[in-house]
Amino acid sequence: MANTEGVTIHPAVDHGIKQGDSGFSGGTLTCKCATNPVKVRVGAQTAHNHVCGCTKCWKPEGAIFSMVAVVSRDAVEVLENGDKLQVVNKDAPIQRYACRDCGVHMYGRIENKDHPFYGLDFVHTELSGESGWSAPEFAAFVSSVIESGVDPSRMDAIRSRLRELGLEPYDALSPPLMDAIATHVAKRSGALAA
Ligand SMILES: N[C@@H](CCC(=O)N[C@@H](CSCO)C(=O)NCC(=O)O)C(=O)O
Ligand SMILES: [Zn+2]
Ligand SMILES: [Zn+2]
Repeated sequence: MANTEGVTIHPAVDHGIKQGDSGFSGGTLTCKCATNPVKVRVGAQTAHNHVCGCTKCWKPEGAIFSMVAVVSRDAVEVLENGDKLQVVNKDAPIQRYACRDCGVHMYGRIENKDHPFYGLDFVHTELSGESGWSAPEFAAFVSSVIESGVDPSRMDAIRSRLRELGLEPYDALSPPLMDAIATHVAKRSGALAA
C-alpha cells in the first residue's frame, strides 16, 4: 500500500465520508457568488454519488476530484438568478449549467433522449447547506486526473487513499453504471430484447 499521507481528494471526503440519510428529500444548491447567487432546488434524494476525476466536472478550489451525483431532472428547479447560468459546452453529452460569475456548475442536464442516462441531472450536493444527501460510493475516471496535470507518479498514492476511504477507484464509471450503459446500447442495437 502506497503512503497516503497528505493525499487530498475532495474536501467532502478528506476527513471521512458522512453517510446519507435515507429519509432525506432534497435541498437547495447555492453558487459561490457573494451577491445575487444562483439558487437551484433539488427536490429529491440523489443517487450514484461519486468522486469524479474527469476534466469536465466542476471541482472546488484545490481539489483534484469533483463530487457529483444524479437526480431526476423533474426534481431540479432554478429558483433565483437563473439569468447568470450559461452552458459550458453545448456539444458535450452533459450540458453543464455554470454561473458566469463564479464558475460553479449548478446542474448538468442530458438533452439527448437516446443517452443511457437521459432523465437524470448531475449535481454537486456540497453546494447545499443541508445534510443527509446520499454519500459518495466510488471514484470514477481516476486516471483522468492526469489530464488535469496530476503527476502520474502520484497515482498509486491517490488510488490507495481512495480505497482507504472506501471509494473503489475505477477509470470509467462503476461496474453497475457501465453495465447499465451497455444494456441500453444492447437493447438499442437489438443484441438484447428491449
Ligand atoms: N478523460 C476524459 C473523461 C471525460 C468523461 O467522459 N467524463 C464522464 C463522467 S462525468 C461524471 O461522472 C462523462 O460522462 N462525461 C460526459 C460529459 O462530460 O458531457 C476527461 O477527463 O475529460
Ligand atoms: Zn455564482
Ligand atoms: Zn466527471
